Amino acid sequence: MTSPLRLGTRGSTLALAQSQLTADALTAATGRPVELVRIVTPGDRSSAPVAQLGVGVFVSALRDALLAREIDFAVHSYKDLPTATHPGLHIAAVPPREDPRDALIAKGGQTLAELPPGSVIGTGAVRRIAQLHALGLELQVTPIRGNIDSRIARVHGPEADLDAVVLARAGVVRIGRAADIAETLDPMLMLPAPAQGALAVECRADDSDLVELLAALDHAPSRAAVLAERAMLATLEAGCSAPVAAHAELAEGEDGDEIYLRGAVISPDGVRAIRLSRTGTPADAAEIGKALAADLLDAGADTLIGSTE
Ligand SMILES: NCc1[nH]cc(CCC(=O)O)c1CC(=O)O
Repeated sequence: MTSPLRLGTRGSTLALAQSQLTADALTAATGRPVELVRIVTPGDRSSAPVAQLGVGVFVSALRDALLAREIDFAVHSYKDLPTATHPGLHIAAVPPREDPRDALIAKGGQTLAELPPGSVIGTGAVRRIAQLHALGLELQVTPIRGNIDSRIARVHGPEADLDAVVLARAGVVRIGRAADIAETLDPMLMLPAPAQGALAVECRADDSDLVELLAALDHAPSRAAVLAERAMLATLEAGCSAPVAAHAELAEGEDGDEIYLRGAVISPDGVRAIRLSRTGTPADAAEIGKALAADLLDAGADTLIGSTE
């Protein structure tokens, strides 16, 4: 009998769902048992709003537990990871990505086009706020925080006080609330956050047996898409402070696979946006992302002022 691998997880519904999904996939692929180890983070103990603490506190607590050898691996929402690599740790797998698009949850199942002018929509991310303003639908956008269930409860439930909320479709699906989605937003209207919908499976870099084992979960097209989107983000972080959005698609071209990367930098009021795209081969994913960021900066992305939430 091999002892179970210890998968460290936060206690939120989304974190538990993502961790259990990954544990089951690993056991199915390799036969190794996995046990979930609950990590209580300073963010879980604090009553301060998450937007103030930043998702970084959750990531740090899991990474500290990894480096302290209290757990063997962890599963993160990839979009919550800082773009810099962490010394001593390794992303051993990027499992098949969920749909990266954003989703609208609205009263009476209304779509964006059906929401009357003046409707109040809640969302926390400056990227979503900016793109909602850019639609010119006279929607009122209000910042909200909290976990996915509590955001959905702002629309559906006894305490409902908003007409709609915008969330990552992947998170809503993973916690089993897909039926509440009124509309999945076309990336032409709402370009997703870099790496949205993707997971990162992380372990210690020197744990070579586990690095090899976790590779069974890796999905090369998902990894390439995320690599392109985050390479773009990393380059832009150094040169601009406005909200950034990115979406990479992989398609079979005439001469093999092709990656199509779209990127946007939007002023927080939605008035100005720079949107560009690039194509290339998945093997050059990082280079495509860097080149697209350079194109965006050349087009004036650095002149769009924003906050880096
Ligand atoms: N910022 C919080 C966060 N981190 C990951 C997800 C959803 C799942 C994902 O994108 O993988 C969410 C919630 C949201 O943005 O609606």
